[in-house]
Amino acid sequence: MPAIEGKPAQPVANKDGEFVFPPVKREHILHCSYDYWFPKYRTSCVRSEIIPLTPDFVSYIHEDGIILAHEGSSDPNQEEDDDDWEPTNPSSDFPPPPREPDDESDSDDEEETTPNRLPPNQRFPDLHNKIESTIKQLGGAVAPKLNWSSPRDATWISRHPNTVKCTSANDIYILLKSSSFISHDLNHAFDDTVPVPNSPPFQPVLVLRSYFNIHPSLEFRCFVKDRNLVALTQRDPNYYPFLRSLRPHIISRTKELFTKRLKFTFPEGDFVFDVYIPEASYDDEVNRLGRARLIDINPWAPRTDPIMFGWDELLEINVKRPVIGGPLEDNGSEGDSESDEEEEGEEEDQPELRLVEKDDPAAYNFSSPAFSAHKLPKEVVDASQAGEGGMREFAESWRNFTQQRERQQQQRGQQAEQGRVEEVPEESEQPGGGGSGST
Ligand SMILES: Nc1ncnc2c1ncn2[C@@H]1O[C@H](COP(=O)(O)OP(=O)(O)OP(=O)(O)O)[C@@H](O)[C@H]1O
Repeated sequence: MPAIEGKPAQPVANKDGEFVFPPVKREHILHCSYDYWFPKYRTSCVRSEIIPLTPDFVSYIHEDGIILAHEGSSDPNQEEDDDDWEPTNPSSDFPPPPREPDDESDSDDEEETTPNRLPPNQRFPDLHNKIESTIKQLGGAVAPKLNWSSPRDATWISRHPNTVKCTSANDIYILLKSSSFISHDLNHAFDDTVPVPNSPPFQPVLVLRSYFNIHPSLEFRCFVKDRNLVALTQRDPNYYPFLRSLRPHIISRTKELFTKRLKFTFPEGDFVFDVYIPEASYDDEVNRLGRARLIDINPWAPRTDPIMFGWDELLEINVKRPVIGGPLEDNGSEGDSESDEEEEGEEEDQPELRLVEKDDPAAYNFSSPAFSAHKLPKEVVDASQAGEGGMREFAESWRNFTQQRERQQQQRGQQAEQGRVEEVPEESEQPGGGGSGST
């Protein structure tokens, strides 16, 4: 096998003996972009479509204020006569974009004909129509993201509260424009990275994934070092009692996905991937969980939240059987592969799976990015920042929020224990079937 290309630089110990991450290669970040890996692994993913974004769309996302498309019409000619435009709900609640100081015009007509004041369906009609038609094609509801991040910090503003669910292009625009994670993807994805000669250019894309009701308890983050699966952690840091009995199933389903699809085909030896493992869709005592679905691939870098691990712990894990070699071609098959044969008869290290235990201080850990201010409902954050009296309101809002959260958690636990299964919208096993994933 060829030497590993594009392998992230290994951490080195500083003078205090602490591990320090050297800069990550730009190429490593590009390999974790959805449009890079999705076409390779589509049959293990949620049904998705990838739409390349144009510069005018990116400018729109960057601008202050939110101007939405006229709902119910995508014909730009029809819009030209509509000089009495009012944004439809929910945009009517948003303030208009600030006027330029030297803008003497106060005519709505003039404002509407200025290119950057046009609603999206007039400003980038092809792209707008493509987004609308893709939502329909994916079943009417999607979870959007850009190359690396979803706008999960902006769900408080959504018409579908506290979810990334979008049923229209306008829903998507609101989330994308309100999210700091999305701005980071567009402006800072390559911060502190080392350029590599002939590295491909960055093409911003909009990823639309068919939306389904995900149980956060069954989402896991998985760490790969030297092509070995070394660690797994719950993504949602709440206590779910039923997960304990599912431990062996969680590990075996994740290893199955890793060994059959990712281990030898991802171009990097070190990376992080996220999975969703639904309950088995049939009454099966042996396999209490269904096949693991690949949700995301993240850089092996400090910017990826290690959740219940620390990066120092992950960096210090010694891999007993490091695999030195570059990627092999992935033939898209879910069946036996060379890598399965290699595993047979050989004792392997089991990855460590961390689950939140009852009364675990890791649950509701406020230092974790998952619970930083952007994840809280806006009124809670606002109340916490208000002056006198603010703390009382904050305490009340916070109590309501935590009670509501506990109720949701109990409901999810009951659903999972009763084996209520929501089917995961999948890509077709046939090459070319399902979503096109065109780039
Ligand atoms: N198809 C889907 N339907 C419903 N919810 C989804 C879907 N895909 C993802 N989600 C939810 O959105 C969350 C964020 O998705 P994703 O992991 O792709 O975003 P991210 O920004 O890359 O997250 P992170 O920064 O933690 O890596 C997931 O944890 C999951 O709860």
